[in-house]
Amino acid sequence: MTKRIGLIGARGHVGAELVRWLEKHPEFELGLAVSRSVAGQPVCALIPESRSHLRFVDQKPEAIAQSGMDALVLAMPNNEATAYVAAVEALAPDTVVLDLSADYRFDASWYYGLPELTRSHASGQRRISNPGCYATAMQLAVAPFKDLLVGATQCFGVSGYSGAGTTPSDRNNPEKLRDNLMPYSSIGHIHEREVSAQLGTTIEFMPTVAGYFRGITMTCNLHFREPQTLADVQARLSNAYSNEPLIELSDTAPWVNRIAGKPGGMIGGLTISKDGQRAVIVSVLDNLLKGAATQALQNLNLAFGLPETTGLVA
Ligand SMILES: NC(=O)C1=CN([C@@H]2O[C@H](COP(=O)(O)OP(=O)(O)OC[C@H]3O[C@@H](n4cnc5c(N)ncnc54)[C@H](OP(=O)(O)O)[C@@H]3O)[C@@H](O)[C@H]2O)C=CC1
Ligand SMILES: CC(=O)N[C@@H](CCC(=O)OP(=O)(O)O)C(=O)O
Repeated sequence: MTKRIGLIGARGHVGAELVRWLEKHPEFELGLAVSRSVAGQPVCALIPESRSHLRFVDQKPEAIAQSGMDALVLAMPNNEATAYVAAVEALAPDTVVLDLSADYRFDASWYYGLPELTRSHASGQRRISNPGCYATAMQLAVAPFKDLLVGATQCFGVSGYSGAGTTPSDRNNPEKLRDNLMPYSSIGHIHEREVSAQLGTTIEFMPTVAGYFRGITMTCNLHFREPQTLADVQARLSNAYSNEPLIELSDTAPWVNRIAGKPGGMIGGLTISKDGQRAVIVSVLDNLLKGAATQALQNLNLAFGLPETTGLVA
């Protein structure tokens, strides 16, 4: 039976992507679209790709919890999720909850859903924390090598400005970003902590936002305990991902404009130093998709026992 999905924060950048991708999903349908600022307006008026007859509604957590949805997706800024989670726990605890913010990424009682790396624990999970966008790009690139690493791994990330959401700021202001780059949070970004915790290795992450809309390029600088050959590190990458339907490997460094609008990521451009103790690898993904909405759908597919890529690949 079709699963009904309720979206809170449905008019935001990620919420709108989820509305679009739910349209193409054969087993899920949008059942509730919550937004305070556009309540009353038809979903299809704001999101033209949508054929939904729903209107956005402004509802309190208790009403949302009792709306009969099979899953609720929280697509709000950080520090807003707890009231919704508490209402679900109290009123409809069997509902699947997927949170896109950072609020539960460090909570061991929630499943951290980066399917390519964590799907062995996905079965039966009802509380799912979706990884950060940069954090997904870093982990996909670094994870295959984590037992080889010594010292810190440096990751330099460049994001399109949709990563900064819709609340106006310098970081999503196309005028201020024109012919410009804005480095920020060069030490202590939350995704630095997220990836260090998930991979059990020290990550030094330096983000920058650029003047285009969507997509992340992550360049990762790895230091190895023992010298490696290019063939060995390439084999690790290929063992990790050659059977992954949403990950494409490339010999050359992947370009972000080739992944924009696509549900998966690309990893490539693997180069190694002459002494074999340093390698650089590049990953790209669409922050709104593999960094958020399509990764959320992978996780929801697994939560409902569907093939993981249902609705994501032709
Ligand atoms: N943008 C990205 O690339 C990525 C974002 N994320 C995470 O996903 C979440 C959503 O991001 P994004 O779509 O960019 O954000 P947006 O700013 O584009 O949208 C946020 C949405 O949440 C609603 N909202 C804001 N505050 C509240 C509140 N207190 N109560 C209820 N609803 C609220 C908004 O307003 P309204 O009620 O008016 O509709 C809006 O619909 C964030 O946690 C973000 O960190 C994760 C990975 C990538
Ligand atoms: C360009 C830009 O500002 N990007 C956002 C990434 C948002 C995101 O994915 O983060 P959470 O889900 O962890 O909040 C940032 O650096 O905060």
